[in-house]
Amino acid sequence: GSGGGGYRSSALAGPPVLENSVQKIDVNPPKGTRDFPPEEMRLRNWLFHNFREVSRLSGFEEVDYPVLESEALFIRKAGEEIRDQLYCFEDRGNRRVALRPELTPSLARLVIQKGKSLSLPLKWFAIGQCWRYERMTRGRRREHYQWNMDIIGVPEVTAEAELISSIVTFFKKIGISASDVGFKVNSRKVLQEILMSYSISENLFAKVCVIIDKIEKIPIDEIKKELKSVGMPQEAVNELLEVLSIKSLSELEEILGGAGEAIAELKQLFSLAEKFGYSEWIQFDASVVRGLAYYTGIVFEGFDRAGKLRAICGGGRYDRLLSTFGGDDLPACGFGFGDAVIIELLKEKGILPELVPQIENIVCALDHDLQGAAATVATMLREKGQSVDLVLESKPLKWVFKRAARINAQRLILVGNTEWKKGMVSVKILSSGEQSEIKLDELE
Ligand SMILES: Nc1ccc(Br)nc1
Repeated sequence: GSGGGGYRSSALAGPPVLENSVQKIDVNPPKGTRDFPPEEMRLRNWLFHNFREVSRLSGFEEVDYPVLESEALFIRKAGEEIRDQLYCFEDRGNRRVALRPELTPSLARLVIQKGKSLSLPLKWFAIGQCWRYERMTRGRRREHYQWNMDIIGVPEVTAEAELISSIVTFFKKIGISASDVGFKVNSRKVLQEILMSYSISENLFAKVCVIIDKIEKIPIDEIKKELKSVGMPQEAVNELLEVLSIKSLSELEEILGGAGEAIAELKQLFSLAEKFGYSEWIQFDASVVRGLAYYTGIVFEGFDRAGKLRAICGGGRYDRLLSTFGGDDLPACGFGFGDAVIIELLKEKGILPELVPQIENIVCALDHDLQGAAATVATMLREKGQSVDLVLESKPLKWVFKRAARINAQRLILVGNTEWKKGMVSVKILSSGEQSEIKLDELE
């Protein structure tokens, strides 16, 4: 065989080494990605179960899309970070493809594909893994799972109010209250009205929003520089930054006048919040614009009131996304909720759920020649819908008890010769230690 890699250097002949054996591979997952061994998978399943339960309560239907999409779906020219970090490549058919960084463009693609056959409004939800390729200098993850809920075909802010209600329901379900988190709510129409008053062209709108979204991440001078570099006149920059510091709807109304859509929508949303019963969860914040280019109206983000974490979730209205893919526009709004910050929040609050493996029975043959009998018992219980961990090789009882404890089994069922001859098995309830012999056909 070839020299090098994997061959033993010692002169003594060891056991035959497989031809072409490889160097020990790196058993860690690729940079920025995670494995989900059982304990982590229980937590992930718990989280996703709550995502699905809330979506069900709100009457949303689950959808999914390929994790791999045409790169074209995500090519936007508004300077977004999500674009700069696109996990894109050329496949073996020389197609430009990308691992999706978000789910909304896929939703738009499917809605256009389905076209007139869809009866509106659509209420769809998805939980999907999303990717970014970030230089590992920042050591951040390259994948996360995102829960999305979207409403297509409803132009009124009742749709946004419904989405926020779903997220509030989710937070309450996992033990998070309005004293832990809140939602900052704004409308991009405020910005749009300002740009229009300076007769600044529409296509600057998305770029300006993406720049404003960085307002708490980079120095204000950098923000001003970037705004000027995309073509905003100085006085527009000044008024815009003024507006971002407005603290209340009434103050905003004074500046903008009561005629614009922005004020009307925000007022309606806050009044609906009252009726939904989540007023204490939301606040107006003129500085929130979110960083995705396609939002056109109401935007919102969930934040932790302790101010220790990044945004928990975010969303808004995107009435023009479909036409950017050549489809007919439909009113649309939705949100994304990642699987990372929420877990950090639960850890901070000390309310991570304690999730243990659940199994009802562990079944063990006391002699090797009763292995078949044990298999029969296991099958019978499984056919009754009971979970069974069947011991698959001869093991000392001590080992069986230890395993029973580790997998948190409720019952230990021992198949022994004397009992089996009488058509019985020995059953031990592990919580109480109570032991009894039970006829097989009475076991349930
Ligand atoms: N868009 C995106 C994708 C993956 C991660 Br991790 N964060 C953001």
